[in-house]
Amino acid sequence: MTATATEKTGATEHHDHPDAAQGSGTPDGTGTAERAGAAERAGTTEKKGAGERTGARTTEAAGVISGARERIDALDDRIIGLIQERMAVSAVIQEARITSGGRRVNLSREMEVLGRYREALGKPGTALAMTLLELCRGRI
Ligand SMILES: C=C(O[C@@H]1C=C(C(=O)O)C=C[C@H]1O)C(=O)O
Repeated sequence: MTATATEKTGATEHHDHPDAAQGSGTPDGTGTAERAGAAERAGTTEKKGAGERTGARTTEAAGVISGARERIDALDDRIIGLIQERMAVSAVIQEARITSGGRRVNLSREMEVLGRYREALGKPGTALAMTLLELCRGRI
């Protein structure tokens, strides 16, 4: 007999509830979160299946998703590192300006930064740049 998508990923089929397709329903009616919570309280562990972890319905899709998620985690680590580096460089500029008698914030420069992000990423780019500026110089 060939394995079904359910057998391959641990997902349960033929349920209308979205969670049901990800292995949260059992014949005794105990949900995954409920069982995981009970396992947590009991100090025992309960491992999620690939289908539940990824939302995939086949092992092939689960493999693609897991691999791509590893790449995303690595990218996020680099992005966070770059943001921290940006904060440090921005602090050097702000300190130099404040020490020289100037102000921490330079709005015309911030407009330039916002414009660069908007140009590259569209409207959400502006929101992203606002968050970066807030991280780098605090709220104004
Ligand atoms: C870093 C500077 O100082 C502040 C911080 C900015 C930033 O983090 O990009 C931009 C403008 C200033 O409000 C700067 O003037 O270049």
